[in-house]
Amino acid sequence: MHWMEMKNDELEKQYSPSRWSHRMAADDVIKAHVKALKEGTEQARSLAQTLINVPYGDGDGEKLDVYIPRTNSLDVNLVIYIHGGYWQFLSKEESGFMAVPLIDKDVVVVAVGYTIAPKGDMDLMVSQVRRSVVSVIQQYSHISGLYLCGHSAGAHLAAMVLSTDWSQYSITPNIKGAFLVSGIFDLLPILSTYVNEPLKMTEEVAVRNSPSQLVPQLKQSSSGCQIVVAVAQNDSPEFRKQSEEYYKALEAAGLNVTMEDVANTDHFSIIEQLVDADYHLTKLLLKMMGKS
Ligand SMILES: N[C@@H](CC(=O)c1ccccc1NC=O)C(=O)O
Repeated sequence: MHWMEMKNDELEKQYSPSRWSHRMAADDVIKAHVKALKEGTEQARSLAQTLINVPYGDGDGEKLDVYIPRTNSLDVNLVIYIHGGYWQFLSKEESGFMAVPLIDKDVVVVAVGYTIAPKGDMDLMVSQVRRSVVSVIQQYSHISGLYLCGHSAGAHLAAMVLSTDWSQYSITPNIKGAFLVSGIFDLLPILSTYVNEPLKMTEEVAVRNSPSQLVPQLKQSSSGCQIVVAVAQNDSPEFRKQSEEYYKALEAAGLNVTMEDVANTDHFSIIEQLVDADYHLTKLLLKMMGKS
C-alpha cells in the first residue's frame, strides 16, 4: 500500500522501527540499542587514541570525535559516521562503537555530533553534517580516502551530504564511498506522524531535505562515489521501500550503487553489529576501502 493511502496509525506503526524487531519488545529493543552503542563507544574510547570534542564550526554542538589507529601506514582511510535516532535522539557520545574493527585496519573513524530536535531543525542538521565533512577534509588532507556511513536518520543526513551543491563551500569533498544503513530518503511520509512533532517540518522543508528529490544533484556532486544502500530483513515494509526506491533511483541515474538486504537483522541490530569484525557489513566496508 502507498503511504498516502495509509491511516495515520498504520503510518505511525510503519515509522516505528522498534515495533518490527523480532528479538524483543519495542521498549526493550531501544534500551538494548542505546546500551550496545554506549558500551561499544566506551570500548573504542578505551582502546583507541582519541580526540574528543573537536569543533567543526562555531555553533553549539558542532563538535566531532576522532578515533585514531596506531599506524605508520601512509594509506589511511577515514570513515565519518553519522548517528541515527530520528533527528531527535542519540549523540556522538554513543557513536564511536564501530571504531574498533576499523582502527585495527588503519582506518580513522570520526563520529559527528549535530544539534538534534527540538533545539536543531532539519536545515541546521543538514548544514552541520555538510560543514563537518568539509572540516574533516581540511584537517586530514593527507588521508587516502574519505567514506561516509550513516544509520537511519544518519543515513538520510549522509545522503544529503552526497547531494550537496559544494559551490557554496570552500572545497569540494571527494567522497569515495557511502554506506546508507536503514535510511529514510523521502521525508514526506513522516510529516503527519509523531516523528515530526519535535522537528516541526513544513512540506517545503521536507521536500528540500529529501534525498529522493535530489538525485540529479547527487549525480553531479558524487558521480564517483560507491554507494551501498543497506536495509534490514526485519525493517518495516515502509523502511524497506524507502531503501529500495532510493536504490532504484540512483541506479537509474547511472550511479555506482548496490543494495544489501541484510539477513537476520532488524533496524537496530543492522548497525549495532558493526562492533564485530566478522559481521557482513563490517567486512563489506573494509573491502570497499581495499582492506581485506
Ligand atoms: N519511536 C522510534 C524510536 C527510535 O527510532 C529510536 C529511539 C531511541 C534511539 C534510537 C532510535 N532510532 C534509531 O536509531 C522507534 O519506534 O524505534
